[in-house]
Amino acid sequence: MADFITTSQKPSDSRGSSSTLMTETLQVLKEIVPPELQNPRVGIICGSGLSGLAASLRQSVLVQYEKLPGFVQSTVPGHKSALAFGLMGSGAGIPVVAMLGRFHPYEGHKLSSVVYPVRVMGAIGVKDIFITNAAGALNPALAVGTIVVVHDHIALPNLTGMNPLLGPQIDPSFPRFLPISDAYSRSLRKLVFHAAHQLSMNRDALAEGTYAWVSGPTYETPAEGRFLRAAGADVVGMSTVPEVLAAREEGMNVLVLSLVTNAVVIPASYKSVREEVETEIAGNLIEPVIDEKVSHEEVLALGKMKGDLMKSLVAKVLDLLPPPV
Ligand SMILES: O=P(O)(O)O[C@H]1O[C@H](CO)[C@@H](O)[C@H]1O
Ligand SMILES: Nc1nc2[nH]cnc2c(=O)[nH]1
Repeated sequence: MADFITTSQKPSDSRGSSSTLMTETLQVLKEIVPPELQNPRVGIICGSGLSGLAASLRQSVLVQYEKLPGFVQSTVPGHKSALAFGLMGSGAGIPVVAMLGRFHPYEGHKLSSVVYPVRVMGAIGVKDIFITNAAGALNPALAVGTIVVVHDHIALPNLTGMNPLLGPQIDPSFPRFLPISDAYSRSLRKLVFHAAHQLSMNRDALAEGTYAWVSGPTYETPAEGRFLRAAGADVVGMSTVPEVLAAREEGMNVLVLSLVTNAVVIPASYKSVREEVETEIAGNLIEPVIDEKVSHEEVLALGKMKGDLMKSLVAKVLDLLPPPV
């Protein structure tokens, strides 16, 4: 069994993963987590309302974030603040580590803190990372409840200076200019569709699409929704992309599953107030404008409703993973 303290020491940098900090984090994990679970192959990040994903972990050990140097607290309802180590999948199972609760920049966390758990996953030997999230549908063909296998992203924050990889190189062996045209592993994406087939999932329950990352915490205006849709995004959310970039830099294979929890309200055109007033003045009936609003409660409710499906899908993908090389 490899000692994870030795696997990935990072030099000091401005993103918070100084070698001292990482050594301290790994030391705490070594003290709490039994040796057979210390080097998980798979990392899972549970999105809003999806922490139940880890309920099927066997021999599980929870490590509260407050015990881990470098970890902040998750402050969003539907997110816990603990790492779960255990075995998942059928048979002997595969050792996994799951983040029950993630960090978002809108909570006030620095990007280096947001991705620190992914750095830790890299340091303990995680090869494949499964990142889940709750997202709003921009593509009208995506019904609420659909699970979207993400194959690409649009990250306006990355393009405008909010990229977690900004700053001195965290490890001299990492590329300075990371190509991310292949960020979303094709073979893992294919495994999800094989898994769905084996679970006899309805064809419409699973789709493919592009995730737009926005900073939040506001949801989109109709014009922003139209803009992101026109740019080619299918779903939108406030997380995931920083984790994807850090995971790719760490050399992990990335799978992202977005649960569509709501439709982003994007009416095809703006309903003119002038026309409405003129209609009123003319004494004619007006069609009421329905003011639909998304809420985090709705997002969490959907997570609860579809949590078991997401769990079965992830467990089946774990079963289908090829043996490590
Ligand atoms: O992306 P996750 O963490 O799943 O949560 C999504 O749901 C929250 C908004 O309801 C935002 O945090 C958004 O990013
Ligand atoms: N930005 C954004 N994030 C979400 N997370 C869940 N639903 C949504 C949404 O509609 N917009």
